[in-house]
Amino acid sequence: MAQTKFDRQVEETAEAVMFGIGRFLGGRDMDGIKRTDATFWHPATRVLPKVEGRVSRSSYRAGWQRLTFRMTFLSAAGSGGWWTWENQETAQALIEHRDATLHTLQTGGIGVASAAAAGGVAYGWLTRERRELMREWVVPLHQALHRPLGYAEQTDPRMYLHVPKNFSDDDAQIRVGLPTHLAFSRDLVADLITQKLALESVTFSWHPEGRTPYVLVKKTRRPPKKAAFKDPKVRELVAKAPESAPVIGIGTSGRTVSVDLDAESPHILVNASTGGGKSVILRCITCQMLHTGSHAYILDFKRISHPWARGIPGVTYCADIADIHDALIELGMEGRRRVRVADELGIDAVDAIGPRLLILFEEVNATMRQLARYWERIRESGDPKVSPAIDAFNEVLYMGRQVRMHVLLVAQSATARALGGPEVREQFATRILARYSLNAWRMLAGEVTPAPKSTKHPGRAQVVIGGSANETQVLFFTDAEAREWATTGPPPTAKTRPAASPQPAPAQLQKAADGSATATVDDAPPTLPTAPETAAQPALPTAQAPAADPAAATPAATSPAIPAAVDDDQAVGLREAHEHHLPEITIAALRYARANDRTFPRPVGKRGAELLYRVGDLKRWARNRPRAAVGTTDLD
Ligand SMILES: Nc1ncnc2c1ncn2[C@@H]1O[C@H](COP(=O)(O)OP(=O)(O)OP(=O)(O)O)[C@@H](O)[C@H]1O
Repeated sequence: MAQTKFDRQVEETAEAVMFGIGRFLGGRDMDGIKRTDATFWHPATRVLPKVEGRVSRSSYRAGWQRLTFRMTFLSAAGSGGWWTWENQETAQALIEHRDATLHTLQTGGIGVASAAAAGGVAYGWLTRERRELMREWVVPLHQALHRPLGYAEQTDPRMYLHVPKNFSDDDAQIRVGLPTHLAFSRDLVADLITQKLALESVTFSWHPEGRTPYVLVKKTRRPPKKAAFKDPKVRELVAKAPESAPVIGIGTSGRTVSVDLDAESPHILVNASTGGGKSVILRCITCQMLHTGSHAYILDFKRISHPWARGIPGVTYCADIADIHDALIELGMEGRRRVRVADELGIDAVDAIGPRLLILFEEVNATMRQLARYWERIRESGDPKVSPAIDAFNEVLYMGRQVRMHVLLVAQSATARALGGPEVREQFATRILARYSLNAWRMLAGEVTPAPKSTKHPGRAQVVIGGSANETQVLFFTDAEAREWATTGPPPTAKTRPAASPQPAPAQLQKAADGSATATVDDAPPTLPTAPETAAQPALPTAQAPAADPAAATPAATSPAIPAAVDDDQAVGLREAHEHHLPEITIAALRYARANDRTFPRPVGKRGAELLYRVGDLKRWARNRPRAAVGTTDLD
């Protein structure tokens, strides 16, 4: 008997229902398309060939997992229906009092929406690192790997690429799931993984056996976990380092990482987010340079970054913005003098050029802003618009290695704008980056791609020199060790202006017979500050450098100190200093500082038993003290 149309429809529907129930219970996709290699007991590892379109994450789950989810959902829906049936009266009352119900739902809705929004923001914040990991590393790796491994492009990368968040850490392991057919080139896959994850010195251990083959990637030759100066081997390494090449740290396979300031890069830029080890890096480089006889200018607007260096012979510590301004102008002049000497006597006339000068410029972003504002405040009509201190700084950067002046610049974010233009940034051929963001890497070391992933390992940095990045464990000096090392080298030598210098200094601070400071002219050689903190340091190459406050020695340094220059040269006892010049500091505090603060000025004379101090020296000491500065010219 022939089937009627109705019979056929019934049959087809029954068949569809049967298949539907089968797929439901089997945990399959309900449309019947098999998209992944998931089975009832095992989750999927890959998308099947020829599958088109997006594959949802649920398609990767094992059948039993999907069945559990479906049953739970059905029971929840069933319970809701059951409750409504059981509580018909309540439901009816809710419908009858529609307005009140709606009002309650609205109020509740706002609460729920706010909670959801707050939850969403918190979730977004907590998962931002994971999202960045996916976007910057895992997805690009998948795009490179899926074809060589024979996986469909739609395969969810998380299903076979197990890349931990801190995959560049020393003990991190990366696991890549492999296809069971093993028909791929190991060399190619290894190469792609190394390149796409910017890995250095890793080993691959292949596990082809069984139904879930995989490869494990681990770091092998990594820098040491620590490189403490107290370790005798490290100390020996530092002691052997050439004068022009302080050791920065230890790289992979125990390689010494250093930068030759004469041969490679006269200036160094250090970029790290807070807590990234900037102070430790600077301490390491500065104390080594002091050890070998360099002089250092520490321009520390934060005031407290390098307590270990205060009062060390050869160190000029400027914490007050007026002093930073003056110091930069002096350094500009010193640079010009050195260029002239190098020009006349040749760059080998090291003695005539003068000792190596390290200019440690802390927190460049904030300091540059403050220098500009300070100049805005003190500039008079007819003065240039741009701060002469910033000009002088840029000038020093461009002077090159022959003048033996080296800038060590520190920034949390060394944007071109903060430094005064991209070309200024180019002067730093060596860049040390620690705890950096991808943006910072692209900005500062864009020539090295892909960017190695930043690690949170304390003291671990990337030292980028000449277009290649070297993972380095930075040497760790404690404050006491840095101080000890800085002060135990050859003593900073006093150099004198070379006799052959054809021109006497066209301008220099002259002392009139009455002792007052007079004319300074452009291009003057420096009378480097014999400020409180440099009292023990010999003046740099210059003639009759009197113990003058730098503020008084520089033409553009129209700082507030200048009108008081005559006053500043007076010699006074501590009581008089307190009464007339530093009323904010008690006499007891002055006495305490004299006894305990190694940066307290040296006396310049005696009246009976009373020691006398130069007023300018006392004021400068007060401005640059680590604690809240008295008479500070800070602008905030
Ligand atoms: N090379 C290193 N070896 C061992 N530990 C280190 C090293 N560098 C930094 N650290 C650790 O990290 C801490 C923070 O370092 P540091 O004070 O230099 O960071 P910073 O970038 O100057 O911080 P901030 O921006 O807050 O001034 C140190 O106290 C130290 O414990």
